[in-house]
Amino acid sequence: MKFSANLGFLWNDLCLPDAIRAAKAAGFDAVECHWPYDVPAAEVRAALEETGLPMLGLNTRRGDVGAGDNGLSALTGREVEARAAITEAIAYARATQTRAVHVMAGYSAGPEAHASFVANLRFACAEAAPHGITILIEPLNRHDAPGYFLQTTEQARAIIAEVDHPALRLMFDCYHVQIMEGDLTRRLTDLQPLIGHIQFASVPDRGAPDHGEVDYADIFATIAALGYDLALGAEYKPVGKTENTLGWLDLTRRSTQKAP
Ligand SMILES: O=C(O)C(=O)[C@H](O)CO
Ligand SMILES: [Mg+2]
Repeated sequence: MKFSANLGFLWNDLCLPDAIRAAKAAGFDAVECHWPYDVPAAEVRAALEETGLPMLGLNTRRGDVGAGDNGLSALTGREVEARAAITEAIAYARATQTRAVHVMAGYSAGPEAHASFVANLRFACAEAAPHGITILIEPLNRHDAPGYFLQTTEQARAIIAEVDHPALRLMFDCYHVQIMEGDLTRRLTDLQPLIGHIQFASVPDRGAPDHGEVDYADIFATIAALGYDLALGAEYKPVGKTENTLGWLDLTRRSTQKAP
C-alpha cells in the first residue's frame, strides 16, 4: 500500500517545504496539503523535486475564515469569489504539479446552494481538465462542520452524476464517512469507480489509525483487494510529535510486504 502524508495535520509545526522533507524521511510515498497559499509555489515545487514525492491534493481557499466561511462554492451570491478561489487553486496546482484540487462547498443548504455548487463545479472541471488536474468533492461530518453543504457520499454521488464530467471525483474520507454513514466496506466497494482520493483517521478522535471504532488493517486490506493502488491520505491530528505516531505505518508496511 502507498501512503500520502496530509501536511495540513502531519508536521504542521514545520514550514511546508520542511514538512515535505519530513514526510520523505518518514517513508511516505506522497504528500497532500490543505491551504498552501502563503508559501511560494516555487519553494514547494523545489521540495517536491528534491524529495521525489508527488503532491496529490490541495484545497480551494475557504473564504473569510474569521467570519465563519468554510468554502465558497455552494454559496449563492458568492460566485465571483468562489471562482477566483478555484482559479487560484488550479494555478497553484499547475505550478506545483499537484494532481487534484478539492473544491470546498461551504456552509449552506437547499436547491439554490445545490445549483450554485453544480455550476461552480462545472467551471472548475472545465478549468482543470486541460491540465490533467482532478476536481474532488468531499462530504464532511456534521460534528466537525455543522451545516456544511456536502455531508454524505450519496449526495456527492448525485452531484457527480449531474455535473457529468470525467474530471470530477469523490474524496472518500473514511473518517467523515464512518461518522455520517458507516458501512465503510460496502461504500468503498460501491463507490470505487467515482473515488479520486481516499483519506483516513481514527474515529471518533481523528487520531492515528491504530485505535478507535474503525479497524484500518481491515479497511486497508479491503481497499487493496479492490485493486485500488493510489496512495491513501493520512489525514489525522497527531498527539505530540508526528514521528511518534507512525507505528501504524511500519506495521502496515510489514504486514503487506510480499514473501520472498
Ligand atoms: O477536513 C477534511 O477532511 C479535509 O480533507 C479538508 O481538507 C477540509 O478541511
Ligand atoms: Mg478529508
